[in-house]
Amino acid sequence: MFVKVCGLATTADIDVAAEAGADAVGLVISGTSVRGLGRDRVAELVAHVPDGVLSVLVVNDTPAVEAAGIAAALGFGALQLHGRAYGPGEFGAAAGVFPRLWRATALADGPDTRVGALGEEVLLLDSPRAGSGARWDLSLLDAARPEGHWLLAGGLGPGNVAGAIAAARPWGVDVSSGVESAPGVKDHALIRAFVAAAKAAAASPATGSAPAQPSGAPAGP
Ligand SMILES: O=C(O)c1ccccc1N[C@@H]1O[C@H](COP(=O)(O)O)[C@@H](O)[C@H]1O
Repeated sequence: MFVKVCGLATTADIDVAAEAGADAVGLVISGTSVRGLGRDRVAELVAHVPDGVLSVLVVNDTPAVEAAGIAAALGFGALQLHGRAYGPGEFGAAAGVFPRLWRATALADGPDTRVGALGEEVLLLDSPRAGSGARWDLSLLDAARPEGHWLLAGGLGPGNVAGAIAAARPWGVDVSSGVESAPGVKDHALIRAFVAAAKAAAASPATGSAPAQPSGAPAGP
């Protein structure tokens, strides 16, 4: 089970997530999020991400090509284009600058649920309100379950991630609000508990096994 912890704000957050066994960490640039960081702070933090942990730049209101330029310049491992602002044109243009794209969308918006439909390496299915901690109806997956490298997000936490993995059968999971003590403030005990719960659930016979990771990159697709 691939585990991403998103919205990290300090080097200690990164250290804890990495030591807990997270496969990826997310740093957010956003004018609408409490977790949004400035470019200089993002540059400091991404330089702190250890080898073997995938660094993901997360954006929801930055123009795609601009975000791709930031991801390339700062040495990110992937760029998560999150939400309705990014369509086929934005993905195509961004890929010319930085090809390691993740597409984050909500099933309620009726997206194409084939992984790679817009050229992305990873598809992320979230609630319609990114980073809100809101859950969504996982039974929607019955009619449109992706295959391959897709992550489940939206209202996950240490106490519900095992059940969500059993219900949704994703390749990976992503969390932000559920490992915080206050909006934008990560709780290190909750990060450790979340990663442990997700990894344990993936090892359980009830949840089955996820597809193997593709080769060529540390700790992620
Ligand atoms: O976390 C944010 O503030 C955020 C801002 C802009 C785009 C995406 C954001 N987060 C993503 O939301 C989910 C996690 O949500 P939750 O808080 O666990 O419900 C995850 O995909 C983050 O990358």
